[in-house]
Amino acid sequence: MSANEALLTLEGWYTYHNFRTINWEKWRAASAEERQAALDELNGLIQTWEANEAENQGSTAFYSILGHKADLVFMFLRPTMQELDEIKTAFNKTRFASYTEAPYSYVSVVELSNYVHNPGEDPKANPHVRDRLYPILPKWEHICFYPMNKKRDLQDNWYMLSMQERQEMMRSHGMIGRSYAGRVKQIIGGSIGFDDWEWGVTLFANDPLEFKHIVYEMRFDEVSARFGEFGNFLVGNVLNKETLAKKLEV
Ligand code: VOV
Repeated sequence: MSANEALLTLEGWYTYHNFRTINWEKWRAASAEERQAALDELNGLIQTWEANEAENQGSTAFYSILGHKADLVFMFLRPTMQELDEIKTAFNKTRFASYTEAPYSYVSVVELSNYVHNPGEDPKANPHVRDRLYPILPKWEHICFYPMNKKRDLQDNWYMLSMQERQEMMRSHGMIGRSYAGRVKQIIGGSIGFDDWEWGVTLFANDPLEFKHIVYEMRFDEVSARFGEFGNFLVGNVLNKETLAKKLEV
């Protein structure tokens, strides 16, 4: 094995998942005028996110999260970390934020690992590559998010495998992934140095069973079976301004 077989990675937009729980007791106790003012202010912010996406300067999606880990997730992609920080601060200053808690967040950067590439080509000049580095979030019916690592045990250490071994396993992974084309869209966020895990995986599908099927199928594939370590899974249903307002009716 050569001493430096670190992989070249390509990075695109920075990503921030802002998970929120709603303090329903506090929200219910607020006056109807206060709730309306909070909603109007939140809608104003959503309009700025929509304008940003229309100008291709980022992308935003928000979902209603199932289970007790969170009630909502706002997912942001932006060209710089500064913009993500401004978004966080602007959200936290809203009235609506004061009726919520923040149980979890995740920071990463959209990443393509260059395992499968055409030698001699400038990957960032390739429109397919650009579409994947700077993706517009699809707003499909469902989202699934989970963080993951590749194992670093003495027996099974991903980072001590040769480039060829890793390439072969990633080729097999890519082939399984491609069999879900049009049904599952994945955004892989690289988070080494940014957050607690090595990657944040965000999947979108119109049928939530696709998440169960793809994750299960990948567990049998060597790269996930031997090396995949996973954090909490969160799953949700798409929201827009209208359905968010409906969810917040009391
Ligand atoms: C829609 C499904 C889908 C498709 C098409 C797909 C394809 C591909 C390709 C071709 C490549 C390599 C080149 C690149 O493009 O980066 C990757 C890379 C990666 N993947 Fe993937 N993946 C999918 C889906 C998919 C899922 C469901 C998971 C979670 C794994 C699981 O067990 O739960 C995952 C993870 C990753 C990761 C963490 C990486 C980076 C690994 C590294 O070591 O750098 N991925 N992936």
